[in-house]
Amino acid sequence: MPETIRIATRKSALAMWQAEHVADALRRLHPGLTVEIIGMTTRGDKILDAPLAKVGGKGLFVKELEQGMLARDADIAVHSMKDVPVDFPDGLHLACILEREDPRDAFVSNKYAALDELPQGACVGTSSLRRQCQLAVRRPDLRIEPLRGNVNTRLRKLDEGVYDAIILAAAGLIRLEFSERIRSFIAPEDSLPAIGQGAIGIECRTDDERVHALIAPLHHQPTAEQVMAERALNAHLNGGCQVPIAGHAVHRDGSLYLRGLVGMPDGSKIMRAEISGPMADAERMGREVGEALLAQGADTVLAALAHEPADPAAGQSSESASQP
Ligand SMILES: NCc1[nH]cc(CCC(=O)O)c1CC(=O)O
Repeated sequence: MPETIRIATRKSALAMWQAEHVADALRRLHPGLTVEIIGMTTRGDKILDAPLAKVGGKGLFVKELEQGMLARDADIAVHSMKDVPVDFPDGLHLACILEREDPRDAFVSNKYAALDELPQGACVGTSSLRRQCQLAVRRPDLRIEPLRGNVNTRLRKLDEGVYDAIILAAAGLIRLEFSERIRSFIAPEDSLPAIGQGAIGIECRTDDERVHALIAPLHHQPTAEQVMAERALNAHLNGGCQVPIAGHAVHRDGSLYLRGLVGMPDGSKIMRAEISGPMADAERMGREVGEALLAQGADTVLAALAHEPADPAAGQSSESASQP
């Protein structure tokens, strides 16, 4: 009997693209291997438009995939690292991280070429608190309006003329062949990306040696170091998803350089910290940037937002809410 591996994925266009991407790579690596893709609907997909979509946070988009692997209906799950919670259920872990796509946020508009060209009071669509906060700091004059749905939906809403511009992850646009819609890339100084943005991770059963061997060649160590540092920062801040947290690491001159940020969604407060160090210290660096942000008062921001009642009008405003 030919060897088989089953991939669990959400059914959105981007999730499917990512699963196909992993499937193709596995088929190339292992001729003769049968790769099956199992599309699943997660709770996050079902309650997309419900006001209570806030409940459950990031786990909303991965839980069903994890149950599928634990029940042995699937062997691996392919995720956008941006949407993967800090902790994994017993029996599952993150086994490999693929080479990162462009991690920056992208400026998309049918009228303007860049953030700086937007006229006073222009309307920008985004439901990410992280993007909202940094936009408000940079351009307090802008009107920021909620924008939800998957990548295709958000582009359609822009085309309907509701917004002057929208902000999306460049990676999703590039993967779905919407690169030409990117008018400009927003520098990390102006919109520090989300933790894990642009990276794809593979989760599987911790004890599944067969699957580990099959997927190991897909691992990209530099990306893994960057994402590990970013996720350690998130974990140190107790990574809720209802707060504007950004974290972005790059390799520079042989070291790892990590920047982090926490702020109020309206831009009234913003704290930044950064660190450079050896790759092997990725996790410690994440914790230290987290600690530096806490020392500047990030804890009061996090506490203030934790007590804020869910705002039904804004819908789920976590990073994952913007629907991969
Ligand atoms: N928030 C949902 C989400 N999760 C991953 C991506 C894009 C791809 C990636 O970051 O790998 C997106 C879309 C977006 O934010 O525009």
